[in-house]
Amino acid sequence: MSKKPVRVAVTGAAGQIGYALLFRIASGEMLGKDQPVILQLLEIPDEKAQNALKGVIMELEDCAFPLLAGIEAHSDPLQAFKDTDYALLVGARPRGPGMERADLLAANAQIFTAQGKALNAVASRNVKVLVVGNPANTNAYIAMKSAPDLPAKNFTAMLRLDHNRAASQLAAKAGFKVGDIRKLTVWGNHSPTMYADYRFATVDGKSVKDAINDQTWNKDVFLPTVGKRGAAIIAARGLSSAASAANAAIDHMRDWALGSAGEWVTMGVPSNGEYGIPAGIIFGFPVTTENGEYKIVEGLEIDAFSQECIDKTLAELQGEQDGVKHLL
Ligand SMILES: NC(=O)c1ccc[n+]([C@@H]2O[C@H](COP(=O)([O-])OP(=O)(O)OC[C@H]3O[C@@H](n4cnc5c(N)ncnc54)[C@H](O)[C@@H]3O)[C@@H](O)[C@H]2O)c1
Ligand SMILES: O=C(O)C[C@H](O)C(=O)O
Repeated sequence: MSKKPVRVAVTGAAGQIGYALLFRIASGEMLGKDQPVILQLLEIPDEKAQNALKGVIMELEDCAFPLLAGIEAHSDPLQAFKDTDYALLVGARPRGPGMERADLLAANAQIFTAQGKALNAVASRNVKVLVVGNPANTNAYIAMKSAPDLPAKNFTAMLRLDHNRAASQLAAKAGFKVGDIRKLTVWGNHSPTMYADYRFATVDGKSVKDAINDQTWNKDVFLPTVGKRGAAIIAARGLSSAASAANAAIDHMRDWALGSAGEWVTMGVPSNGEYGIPAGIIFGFPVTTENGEYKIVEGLEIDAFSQECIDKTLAELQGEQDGVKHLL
């Protein structure tokens, strides 16, 4: 018997990540090749954006995806999030000329407060939320705080792009196949302060750290390369990463919904105090996933260098949180 369709809301659906994401969700790459989906798409109430969204919907129709059980276009989050089982919050206010970080935080705080409230009011009580729009951790924090009737653990931020970037850099450095790397993680904020940590990583059971054995490369090449990869893509393309960001969103949601089969993946999730991160901060952690739930990997040793890196990214997140607390 075929499965009942699930509802997947995507915001910023006419943007560049939306364009790289929707077709893959509709083809079953996110929730499985046997799971029908209804797409509930949100764009701003602006003629150009709504027209662009219509064009994307025409293209989705033209793909004749067998798993696509319905498509809706909305400009009101209360309609877009109605009964939704999954919400991918991609749409956000980009930084404009002369805009300070505090202005960006404030502009996005408004969007994510409204969207959190809308999720709280109308989404499925089990909705799984992934925030992609930047600053992703703080936007997820704002949405979570604005949705007090939903479980806080259901609000997550995307660190998977950083995780995938780190895996790819390690594979290139040591000649590994990227798919063979296990137990890699990225701690903290989706920003250049994130700490990509391969101290526990293995390939075929052997230590990646021992194979590389080069702390200078770790500190001076690997961490800055992964941390500044987003800026390097903007410099090269004139636009921020889109296909790789959409791919990471698919990976994040697929693993959360369908399980990681014991493997570590990185998700930005609300801390419960693990590793000394204050409760409620949305922080990149190593997790395993099973039966639609994630579990933070606990008990890892944090050496002095790692603690310094974790403290730095935590301080940045706490600064962002302080910058929006008067708005919550
Ligand atoms: N977390 C990550 O790893 C990661 C990676 C890449 C990009 N990003 C972020 O993702 C966001 C989207 O990137 P993009 O390249 O698709 O941008 P884009 O400008 O191409 O598209 C964003 C879309 O969101 C829409 N939008 C804006 N406010 C909205 C709202 N309140 N409700 C619904 N839609 C809204 C816009 O109209 C636009 O169509 C940006 O904030 C970007 O910085 C995050
Ligand atoms: O770096 C950015 O501003 C875009 C995005 O968050 C990325 O990591 O590619």
